[in-house]
Amino acid sequence: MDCVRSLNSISALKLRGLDRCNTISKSVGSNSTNGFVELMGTSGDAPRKIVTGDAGYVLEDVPHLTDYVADLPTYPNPLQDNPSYSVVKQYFVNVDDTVAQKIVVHKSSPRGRHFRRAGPRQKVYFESDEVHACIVTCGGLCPGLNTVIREIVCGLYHMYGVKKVLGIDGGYRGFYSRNTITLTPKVVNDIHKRGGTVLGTSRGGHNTAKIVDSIQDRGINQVYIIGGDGTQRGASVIYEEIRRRGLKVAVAGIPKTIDNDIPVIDKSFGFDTAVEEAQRAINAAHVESESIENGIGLVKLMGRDSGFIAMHATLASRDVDCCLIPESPFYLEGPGGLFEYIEKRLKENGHMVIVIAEGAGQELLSESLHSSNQKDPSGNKLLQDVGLWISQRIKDHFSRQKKMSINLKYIDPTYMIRAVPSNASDNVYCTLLAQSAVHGAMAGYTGFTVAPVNGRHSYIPFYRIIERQNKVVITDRMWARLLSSTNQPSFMTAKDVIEYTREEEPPAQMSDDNSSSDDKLVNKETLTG
Ligand SMILES: Nc1ncnc2c1ncn2[C@@H]1O[C@H](COP(=O)(O)OP(=O)(O)OP(=O)(O)O)[C@@H](O)[C@H]1O
Ligand SMILES: O=P(O)(O)OC[C@H]1O[C@](O)(CO)[C@@H](O)[C@@H]1O
Ligand SMILES: [Mg+2]
Repeated sequence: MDCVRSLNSISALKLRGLDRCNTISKSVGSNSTNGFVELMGTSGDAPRKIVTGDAGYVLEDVPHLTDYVADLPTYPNPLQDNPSYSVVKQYFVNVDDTVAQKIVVHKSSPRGRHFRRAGPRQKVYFESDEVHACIVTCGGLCPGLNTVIREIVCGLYHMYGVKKVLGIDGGYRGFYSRNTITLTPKVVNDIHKRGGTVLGTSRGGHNTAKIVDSIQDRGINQVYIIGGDGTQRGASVIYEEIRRRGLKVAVAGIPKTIDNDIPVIDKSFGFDTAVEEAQRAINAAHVESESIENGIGLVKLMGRDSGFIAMHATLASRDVDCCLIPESPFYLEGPGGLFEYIEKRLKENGHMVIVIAEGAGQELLSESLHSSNQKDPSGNKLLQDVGLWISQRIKDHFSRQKKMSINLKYIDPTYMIRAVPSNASDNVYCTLLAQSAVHGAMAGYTGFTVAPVNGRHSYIPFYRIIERQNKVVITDRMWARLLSSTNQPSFMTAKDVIEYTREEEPPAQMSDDNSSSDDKLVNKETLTG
């Protein structure tokens, strides 16, 4: 019997219990206070709501306020009387709709992991004048932050008639150390045309108890948290504390990071804008290098642990001869090394362009420079400047060798790329994200991150987002495409590839090979369920 087909929604699960559903036993205990089983994580982390059905179907559901607050009343969704939306046939999302994580399947493939589809529900758990929302932005800048802020405010006002929205000033610490900013559609009207975040941002300063005290004291009942992997970790513990205190407060995460290092989701907002903006720097490097004998244009792009911007900017440009990313180790000297390749390329073409992600080659740097082990206030390792270092190493090599004199121009556009406003397609993407977050919170869902999975906006439980980082898979077709476009050496022996394949967990998205280990996990879990 397929649980999900036979039971309408989680409310139905509550009514009928989970007796006919398989549940996945990752648990050390369960909570059945409201008549349905919830699985606890292994180390006090958020409870997991996992439902299985026929043919290996797994729904990794998100929490709902009714999971821990009793007798919550519901209200008709005000959108049904909204002239802009009432004309849409089937505007409301069916409560049973879920989105498949894996869409490339074989005849015998299990149906695999699913997430709850995002969108407006027929019934909501907040009255318009009861809602007191707040928005906070944390971590590094990213194109589109202001668009998301604008669209949350406008979505709450125009779709749900909500009039009380606060901006938290300066990231998580702003909850307890700064004044708030009143946000109205008028205040946010033009902000999407500006880069940065009108709310300010910060790293560090996550004091869960103080943040939740502030939420409680101010009477806030919807919290919209925009930020990267660290921010979503912070959002997860805020949700857990809110739940522990039994508050009717919905916590919604909106994933932000130009590094695109958040797993499961198709891609993060601002990423397209960053790749587009990087083209300007690569073009400049190309123009500079081809205008001078043995010219080398070297561009450093962001990407602390994940080289997505560098990879996509390289593929888009076609002027790049070598792309170096954190996921693909490289070496400088000897046969098959970078210096040999540079010499070959300059002899063939007279110029070349190198793109390097800021996290690439850090192990080489720490061999030759003193590794500092410094961290930023959030605990992220502070990187040494690989662009400056590699520029110097290339210059030293060719001047020592005396065979060839080179002209190297180093361009570091990193902060310029992040500080621009989002482009048109990111603006549309940010709008959908913001609206999906608002629909989810109004419908009483909580403890979720909203994002597209295979093009469909979904509510994804925090634990799935924060368990690992999304990285470029260098045994995937996309990286092979890059290697064939640049003609650079792979810097890897067959033995390295075997070892890499053994160690790495390929991500499910932005990869060209969907045979992700996530699916193996689902199969394993389904078997244990
Ligand atoms: N494990 C954690 N628990 C609670 N809060 C956290 C945790 N990790 C990070 N945070 C908080 O989240 C905020 C942002 O984290 P961080 O600086 O790592 O940026 P991020 O959200 O990962 O964005 P990006 O790395 O893309 O700039 C900080 O205020 C930090 O204190
Ligand atoms: O703003 P900061 O603290 O200099 O951080 C820079 C980091 O932020 C990121 O842009 C991620 O947001 C990374 O690519 C980069 O390493
Ligand atoms: Mg981060």
